[in-house]
Amino acid sequence: MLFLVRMDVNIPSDLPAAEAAEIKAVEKEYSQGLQRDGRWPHIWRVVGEYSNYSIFEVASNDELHDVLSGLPLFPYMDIQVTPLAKHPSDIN
Ligand SMILES: O=C(O)CC1=CCC(=O)O1
Repeated sequence: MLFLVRMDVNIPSDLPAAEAAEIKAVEKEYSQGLQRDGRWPHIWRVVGEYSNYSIFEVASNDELHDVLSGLPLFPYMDIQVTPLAKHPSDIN
């Protein structure tokens, strides 16, 4: 199952910089593990925003929920999920 996911990151300004940097480092590792295993095939920065658009390929809604709620930045994110279906005009 394919999903388009938008993540908007809002790190509180009173979070100590070292703690924020550590969370971002762990987030990067977590994300790259999922990219390597094929479940997170695309991640794109939204120009001018601390946001990304990502494509996830997972087996179920529950798996996507587990993946997203496991993000180290999850407590500081607003997340929008759009399930994707094949377009009838797609030639692939
Ligand atoms: O920087 C972001 O958009 C948040 C994020 C998701 C995965 C990652 O490495 O950073």
